[in-house]
Amino acid sequence: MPTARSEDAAPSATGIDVRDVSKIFALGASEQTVALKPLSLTIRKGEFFSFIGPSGCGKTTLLRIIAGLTTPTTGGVFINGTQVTGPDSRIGMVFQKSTLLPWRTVLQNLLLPVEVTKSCSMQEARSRADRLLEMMGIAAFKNRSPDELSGGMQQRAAIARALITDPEILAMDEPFSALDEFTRERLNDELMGLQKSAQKTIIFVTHNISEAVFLSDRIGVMAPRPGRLDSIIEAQGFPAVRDASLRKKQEFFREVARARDAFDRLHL
Ligand SMILES: Nc1ncnc2c1ncn2[C@@H]1O[C@H](COP(=O)(O)OP(=O)(O)OP(=O)(O)O)[C@@H](O)[C@H]1O
Repeated sequence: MPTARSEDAAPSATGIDVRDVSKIFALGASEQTVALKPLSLTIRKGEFFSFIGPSGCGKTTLLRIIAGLTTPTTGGVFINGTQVTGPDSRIGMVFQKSTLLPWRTVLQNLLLPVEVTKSCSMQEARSRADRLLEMMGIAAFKNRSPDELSGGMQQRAAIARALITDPEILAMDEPFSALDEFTRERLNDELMGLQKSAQKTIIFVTHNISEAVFLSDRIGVMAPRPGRLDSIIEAQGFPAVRDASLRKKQEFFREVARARDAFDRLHL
């Protein structure tokens, strides 16, 4: 079940505290949509936490609130005990579409967040960009325009761009949903490796149960009308190091079935 926290408990000194967060969108003078009923949970530092649920259950709204891009109607989000009050440099965002600017090269796209935030010198940003492009396997394309890259390569570039300011958290909104299954699985494998080596906290939104199970330490199961967090599933019996071979193992199928059961119980 979602972690309940009393309102007066101090926010966690490490990790992300989502506390009594709700969102109501006003639609004109008299209508409104309850996008999220009040919810509280704590995402641990270094954790891979996914939200899954059908369309309209508030996944994107919640991710945007955590990243400071949307203001909650009630409650607040605390990172390492400090409240998020707007777009936050501690979080790098990756969206469903790569949102790379077509008139800039791949390298220039990577450098853009540093140009805006001035978080480090351009010299340091360039050497960091080179390392990230190498790590994501697209170094040979750094001077190309984004539209010369395949969809998978564009998402690799978007991930590299999100990492350029070295945020401690990556917030990813269905980053691989437009890709074919093979490319998606390869990028899942790479993301898993990246999370372990760079020790990032990752918050991941997806519609895909297998993808969530493969990647996540915990999965928040969300339900629609009104949007809410119904339950949290913790991965059980997985090896410490997950790699592609996990997808063929009995424990993987068992965990996918357990996640499906959580949805069946919602009677959507
Ligand atoms: N800016 C907005 N103004 C009004 N209503 C909104 C806005 N953003 C989201 N909503 C509504 O809030 C609800 C939750 O939307 P949200 O995009 O968070 O769901 P989701 O689970 O991410 O859906 P999907 O999987 O289709 O992306 C929906 O009913 C949506 O129509």
